[in-house]
Amino acid sequence: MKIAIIGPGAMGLFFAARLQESGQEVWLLDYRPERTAHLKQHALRLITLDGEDRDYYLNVVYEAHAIGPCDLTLVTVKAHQTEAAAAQLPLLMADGGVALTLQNGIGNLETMAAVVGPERLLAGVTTLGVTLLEIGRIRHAGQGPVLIGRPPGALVTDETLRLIVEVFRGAGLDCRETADIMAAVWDKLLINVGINSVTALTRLRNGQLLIAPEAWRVASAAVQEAWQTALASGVKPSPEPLSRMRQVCQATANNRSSMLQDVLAKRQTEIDAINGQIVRLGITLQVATPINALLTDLIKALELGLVSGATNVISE
Ligand SMILES: NC(=O)C1=CN([C@@H]2O[C@H](COP(=O)(O)OP(=O)(O)OC[C@H]3O[C@@H](n4cnc5c(N)ncnc54)[C@H](OP(=O)(O)O)[C@@H]3O)[C@@H](O)[C@H]2O)C=CC1
Ligand SMILES: CC(C)(CO)C(=O)C(=O)O
Repeated sequence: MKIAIIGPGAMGLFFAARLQESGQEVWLLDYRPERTAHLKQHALRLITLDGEDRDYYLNVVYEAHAIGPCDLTLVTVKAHQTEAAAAQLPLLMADGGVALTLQNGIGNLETMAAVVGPERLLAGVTTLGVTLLEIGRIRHAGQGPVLIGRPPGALVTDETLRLIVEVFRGAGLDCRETADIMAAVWDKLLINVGINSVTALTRLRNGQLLIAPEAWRVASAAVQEAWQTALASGVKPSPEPLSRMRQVCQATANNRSSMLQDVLAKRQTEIDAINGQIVRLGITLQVATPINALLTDLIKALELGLVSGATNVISE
């Protein structure tokens, strides 16, 4: 299968390495010429779960027309980068080709559908963890399944969906087809709604949320609001989101959430696709979401200082 992957970050590099190793034709699309040159010249180093180093030479380009039409295009950029990534889809998707988002949060599918329509889109969700250590160096940090399914409006055939699942399995990944991908997307979203912004604001590691009652109270309240929003929108996530959040905090106790990592690295966060989407949906569906609104505002204010450099109004 010819596969394009938009976004040579933690996820994109990981899937590129594993899929190429399993015999697929993989092309990574970057948008930064210097990084593309580096990735072309140097092997990607993947540190496996067992601590082994593996090197991969990948096909990396920064212009979509150099790749041409593909059977499958993976979108592995951060949520605020989806619009620019989606603009490349018409060049990358063959007739009958499919695009699959493996991103966190919600809203990415809609952004992609605005460019290519919903018919040839698939959604995926994964709890595997990959850390970008530096350009071209990643660590596989946690095992987890990849669930793939047809979101509303998708007309991807059973045969194509099964073929894609098989391609991921062939790469040694625990990949499964799911009949209700939106429930799976929301299951992950509910966890991110509780953990990400609260850890980013408090700088606590995931496990520390369990021993900080004030932080846990805020995270739980955000999840309760999101749960009500999911139900009002007709989605049916798995029950007991708070006990699932507790389990994730235990299982990833020593992790810094991706949003905390973004804040520490002074990068824009995915707040708009996580708590921000709960607020937007809450307005439409008339569900009160004051805690999510507050968390979104606080993270946006934090980002303003970090990303634009609007700090240091008061100098020492
Ligand atoms: N890492 C993980 O363990 C997991 C991540 N996810 C989700 O997967 C998504 C990707 O995460 P992750 O890989 O960690 O993120 P990264 O920031 O590591 O990777 C995204 C990459 O895409 C690049 N990019 C941005 N815009 C474009 C574009 N227009 N064309 C080509 N490349 C582009 C970015 O460049 P630049 O460096 O310039 O920003 C960056 O290299 C997120 O939604 C995340 O929440 C889900 C589960 C696990
Ligand atoms: C599951 C969790 C919270 C793990 O850190 C995550 O998905 C993230 O950090 O974005």
